[in-house]
Amino acid sequence: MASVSSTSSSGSDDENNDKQAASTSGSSNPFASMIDTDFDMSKVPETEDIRVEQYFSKEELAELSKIEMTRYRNMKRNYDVMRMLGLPGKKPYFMERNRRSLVQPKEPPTPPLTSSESEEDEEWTPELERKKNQPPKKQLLTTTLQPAKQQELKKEPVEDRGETRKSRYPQRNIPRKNYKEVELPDDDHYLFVKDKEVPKGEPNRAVRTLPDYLSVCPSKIKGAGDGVWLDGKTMQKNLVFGPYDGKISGPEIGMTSGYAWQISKNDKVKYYIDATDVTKSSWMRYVNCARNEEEQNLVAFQYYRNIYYRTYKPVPPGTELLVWYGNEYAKELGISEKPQTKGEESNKQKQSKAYLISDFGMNFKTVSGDQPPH
Ligand SMILES: C[S@@+](CC[C@H](N)C(=O)[O-])C[C@H]1O[C@@H](n2cnc3c(N)ncnc32)[C@H](O)[C@@H]1O
Repeated sequence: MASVSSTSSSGSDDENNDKQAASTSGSSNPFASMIDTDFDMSKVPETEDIRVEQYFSKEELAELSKIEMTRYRNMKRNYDVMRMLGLPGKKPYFMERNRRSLVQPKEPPTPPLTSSESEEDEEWTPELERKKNQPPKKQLLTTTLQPAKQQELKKEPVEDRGETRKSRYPQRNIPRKNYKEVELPDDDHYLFVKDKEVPKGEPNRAVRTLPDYLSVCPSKIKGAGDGVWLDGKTMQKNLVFGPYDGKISGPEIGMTSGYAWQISKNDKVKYYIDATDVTKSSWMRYVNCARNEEEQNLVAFQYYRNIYYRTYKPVPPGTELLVWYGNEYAKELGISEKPQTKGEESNKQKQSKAYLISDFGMNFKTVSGDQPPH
């Protein structure tokens, strides 16, 4: 079991050894044997019991072959499973409300919020804060992780998916209007790594949610406290971790805790997910801020109302996981943005891919964190 250690880590500062990463990442998936088999499939109806007729007009139904119907049922079934697992999943295009001839429009999917407390399910508003009648909490730190700022780094145009992306925020690219469905290639897989399941409120929950091949040890960054390190073998790119677990908070806590990500919608901050409390948060709270783009190996992104981290390049063993908190927060940590070089530019382009919401298609697989990668 991974734990907070007071001894120094065996990790090397030379963690960006791409050669090593390339030689060990290979084409075979080191997580293949870790696909979660615990999920109770009995809860999922069989394909033939899935109803999709409601998404089609009479004319369309008359045109559909049996094979096509089965395909649509399968798509809906996959999507339902994703929802049941609490994973972000792209709604199949035929279920989209703006689709022509749609018989029964549906709301876009909303994955569950990370907090288990029902009152926290409400969006934060000043009124709600007043209702809670809580005295302002003592400010512990003067900084905030602000993903909105992080996204200022990623202003490059994203892949053309049939729409103009004017927004810096991934959540505003959610396919509601003018969305043009693009089928993802089959090999464009993202693996969602499950946290260890630990009930909220348990002592030291954050560390106990670590997958076995990650550990919390002192950071390589002087004065940064603890950080998250990769043991075992190289971690491939496109592993998705999350959601960032914590307490939904207003600005008093969100702007000061040092463990809060901002959740925005339509350019407005809705609330913050604050991971200060180790009994309610997950290991992701320990991930430190990269000091430059080169040592960054995770990108953070908002998907609906949650924050996820994704490996955007292979991560060699003995590497500290580092994400970018955002320009503003980085500045407060004494990290100045490095001037762009040609190499960094291509690096940035890779990062910007993390903000393509439609990356998350039906190709999501779930892997458990129970075993180290092999
Ligand atoms: C989300 S926490 C990360 C985990 C933290 N290191 C710990 O031990 O709990 C953010 C805090 O870690 C520290 N930190 C993270 N990245 C840093 C960096 N690059 N340089 C200095 N301090 C950093 C700062 O104190 C910051 O407020």
